[in-house]
Amino acid sequence: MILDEAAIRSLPKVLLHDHLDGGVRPATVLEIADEVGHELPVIGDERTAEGLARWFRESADSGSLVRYLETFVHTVGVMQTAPALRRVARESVLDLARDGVVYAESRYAPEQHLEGGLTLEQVVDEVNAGFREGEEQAAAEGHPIVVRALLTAMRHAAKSREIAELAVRYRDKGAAGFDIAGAEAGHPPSRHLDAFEYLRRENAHFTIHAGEAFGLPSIWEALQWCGADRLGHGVRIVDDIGFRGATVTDDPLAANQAAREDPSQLRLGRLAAFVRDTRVPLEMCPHSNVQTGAAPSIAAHPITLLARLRYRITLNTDNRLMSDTSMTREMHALVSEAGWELDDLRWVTTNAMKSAFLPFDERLELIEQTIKPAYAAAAYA
Ligand SMILES: O=c1[nH]cnc2c1ncn2[C@H]1C[C@H](O)[C@@H](CO)O1
Ligand SMILES: [Zn+2]
Repeated sequence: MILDEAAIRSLPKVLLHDHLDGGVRPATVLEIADEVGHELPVIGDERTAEGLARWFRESADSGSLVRYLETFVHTVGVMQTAPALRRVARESVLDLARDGVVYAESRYAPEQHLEGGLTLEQVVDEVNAGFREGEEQAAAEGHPIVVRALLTAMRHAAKSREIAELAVRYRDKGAAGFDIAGAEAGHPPSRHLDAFEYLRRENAHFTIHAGEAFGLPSIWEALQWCGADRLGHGVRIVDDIGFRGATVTDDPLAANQAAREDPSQLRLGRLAAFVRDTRVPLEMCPHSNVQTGAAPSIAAHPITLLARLRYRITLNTDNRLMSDTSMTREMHALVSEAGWELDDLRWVTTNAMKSAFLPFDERLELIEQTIKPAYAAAAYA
C-alpha cells in the first residue's frame, strides 16, 4: 500500500491527546463570534475562515508555549454558551471520525467556560451532549467513533481539586479521566498533589502535561510525586538519554540511526529507563512541538528515536486548529519525513488503544475487532 494521505485517512486511528478548544472549526469561530459579539483579531480586509485559520497557525508558530497558548483566547471566547459548547463538541467528533479516528479522548478545562453563567456541571453536560450527537451522526455517515472526555484543570489556577472531583462524579457519564494543562515552566505538577492523591484514592485515571516546555524535573514530579498514568508530550525525556558523550538532542538524526542499528550506543538515565521499563504511555504531538520549539523538526522529532527504543509511544494532534493538523497529517508527516512505515502506524495505534482510559474489555474489542483487521488488510493492499 502506498501511504499517501488518502490511504492513511482510511486507516483506523486512536487519539488520546486532543484539546476540544484547540480543534474548533475556523468557520465556527467566525460564526459564533458574530453571534455573541466576541472580538476576533484583525485578519485583513476579508474576514474568512481561511484567513482566520492562517492567523491561528501563524500566531501559534511562535517557538514558545506561552505565546502558542495566547491564541486560545479566541476559541475559549466563543465557547461560553450551551449551544456553542454543544456545537463545537459535535463538530469535533465529526471531524475526527471523518479523519478515520475510531477512539478519541477529547480534553478541555471546564473552569474556562463559565463566563456566560454556566456551572461546571452544565459545561460538562453540554459537551457530553455534543459528543453523543457527534457519535450518532458519525455512525450514520459510516464512520463509527467512540469519544470520551478528559477534564483538564489549568495549572496556574487553583481549581484542580474541584475539577478532579467533577471528573470522578462524571466517570460513568462520559468523562474518562483528568489532566492538567497550561504554561508548564513555573507551574510544577506537585502544586496539584492534593488533586492527584484524591484521584488515586478514587481509583481514577489521569494524565499530566509534562516534559514539553520544561524538562526532566517536570516529568519526574508527574510520575514519582503525582503518580500520572500517562504523560502529555513527555518529549523532553530525551534529555536523559546519552549518546556519544552528550545527549541525543545534540545530534538527533545520528541518534535515530544508532537506535536502529546499534542501540547499545544509547545510554538511558534512571528516569528514562523508568519510563520505558514501566511502559509509561507518552502522548506525543509532533507538529505542536515543532511550533512551540520543543522539537527542531518532524524529521528530528524524538518520537522516532523513542519508537526505535520501544517506548510506549502514542501519536496525537494536540490542537488541530492551532497546529493546522489532523491524525492523518501527523501520520503522513512521519511517513514522508521520518521514514515511518505501515507497521509503525499500526504499532502507535495499538499502543494508544492499550493506553486509553477506557475499560479493558472495551479497549480489547476495538483492538481485535477494528484495528487489527484493518491494518492486516492494509498490509496486503
Ligand atoms: O500543548 C499544550 N500544553 C499545555 N497546555 C495546552 C496545550 N495545548 C492546549 N493547552 C491548554 C490551552 C487550553 O485552553 C487548555 C484546555 O484545553 O489547555
Ligand atoms: Zn496538550
